[in-house]
Amino acid sequence: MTDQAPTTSPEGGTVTFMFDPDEDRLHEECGVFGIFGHKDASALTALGLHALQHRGQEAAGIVAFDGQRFHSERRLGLVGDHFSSQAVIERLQGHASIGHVRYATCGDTHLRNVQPLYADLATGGFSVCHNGHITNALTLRQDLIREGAICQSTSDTEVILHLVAQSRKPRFIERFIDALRMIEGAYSLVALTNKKLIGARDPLGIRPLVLGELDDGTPILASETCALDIIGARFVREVENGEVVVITEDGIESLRPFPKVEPRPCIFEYVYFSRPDSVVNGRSVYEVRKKMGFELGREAPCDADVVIPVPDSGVPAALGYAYETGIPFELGIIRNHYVGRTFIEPTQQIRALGVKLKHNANRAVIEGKRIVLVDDSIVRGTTSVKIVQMMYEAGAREVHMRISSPPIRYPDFYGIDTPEQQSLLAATHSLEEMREYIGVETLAFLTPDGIYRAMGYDKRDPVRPQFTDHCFTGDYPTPLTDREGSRGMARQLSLLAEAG
Ligand SMILES: O=P(O)(O)OC[C@H]1O[C@H](OP(=O)(O)OP(=O)(O)O)[C@H](O)[C@@H]1O
Ligand SMILES: NC(=O)CC[C@H](N)C(=O)O
Ligand SMILES: [Mg+2]
Repeated sequence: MTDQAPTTSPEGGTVTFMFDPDEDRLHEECGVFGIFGHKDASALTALGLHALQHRGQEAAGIVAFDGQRFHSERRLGLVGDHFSSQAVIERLQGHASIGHVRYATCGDTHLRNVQPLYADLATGGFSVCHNGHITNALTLRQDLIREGAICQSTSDTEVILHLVAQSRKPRFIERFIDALRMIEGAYSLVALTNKKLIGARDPLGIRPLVLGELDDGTPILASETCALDIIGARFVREVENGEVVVITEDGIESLRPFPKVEPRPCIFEYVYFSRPDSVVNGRSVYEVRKKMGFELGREAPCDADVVIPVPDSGVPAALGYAYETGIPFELGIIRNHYVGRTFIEPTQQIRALGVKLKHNANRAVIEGKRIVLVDDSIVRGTTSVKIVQMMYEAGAREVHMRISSPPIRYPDFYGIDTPEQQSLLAATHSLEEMREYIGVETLAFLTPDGIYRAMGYDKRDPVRPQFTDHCFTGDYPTPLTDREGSRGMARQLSLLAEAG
């Protein structure tokens, strides 16, 4: 979201500090990483972030602690562009470090919002990285500012710093937990203090977070296991929903500050966000995606000559679909790997351009064929429209489309931030209207029960769904205080306009 122009409240001129929840921007995820007790902490963090680059491409940052000082380097852009030089890594001295790749859910893509955020507290230095979105951050921010807090960013994550600072508890970890008790929504946090590396996951475990270790026992926290693989680290376990892990020189302590509930991780991590080589909540993302395609093949077979995946994220589902239907699998679309994910480009124009730059038809396997395209999801429909047109231009006789997840009808408020509801194709179009819009002979989506079968369940439990699946169902598992609150929806976070 943007740091918008000033508004005044109807009561009489007071500037309010809220956001526009209906703003039409598409954001994605973030990736977090942390390591404690290693002489190459920052270099390993940079590598970990490189493996997590798919989770956020707007900005990256690392904070390291050398025993005396915290060293911070935060940049707009990709990890490789800023954190691959020896000079930068040498500046980030220390045995412990944390890092972040960002795609904003709250606060513009300005340097002041780039994580890790840092504050000097009464208890010492405190730096934090966050994947997710705090759904009452703006309400909390309003209260904090009224009580005298001076916000330095417009990011939802900053409220955590203020809440820790204002807690009256004597020990740091108690203050940190006090802060967690105040925030709602989704958070996988990695934080660093003078003495501790901390990992925390929200009570439902909406966003992923894993614990790993190097051969010498150095502990690591990361959003996904692919960030462990890149540095040769071993997966130890998930940080569990509602768990806080505290890593010090004395070892790892696990705290459970919340009443125990069953986890409800976000199902969309499996559909699209996580890397297929990651294991998320004990499941291989690749295997799950293949099963989604397999279930789709059962539910919606097709009379076609060839199955063609929409690369990249549609590939495993297309394999599963081809396996189940017996239709040959071919790479009919070749992807240029030097273009970022279209799903997370900031404007519709760039997204449209990105799709064209990104995919090309492989005429050799398309011409004269009846093809069935398999993709993992339709958001606005931009990708589908372009690809279908490309298939016809390359000589396809018939084009069918199958989507390995249910229609996305509801926006996300937990770190993905799909566009406003009216920009979601499935929110405004019936299946037949979507088919017509995309320009295919037939169109089918996986059913909600189908996706749960792919996850290893008989069906979705309607009373207590096993996953957070609000994008498909509108069933939001936490309060959406900022959105639904009685304080109105004012539009401003900061009066300060900054260049990039
Ligand atoms: O309907 P749309 O608004 O076009 O968005 C949906 C598309 O975006 C995603 O892919 P993306 O191109 O972002 O990334 P990928 O290369 O990892 O599949 C998703 O896999 C769909 O293909
Ligand atoms: N996508 C995310 O997880 C973003 C984290 C945080 N809400 C931010 O905007 O910086
Ligand atoms: Mg895709």
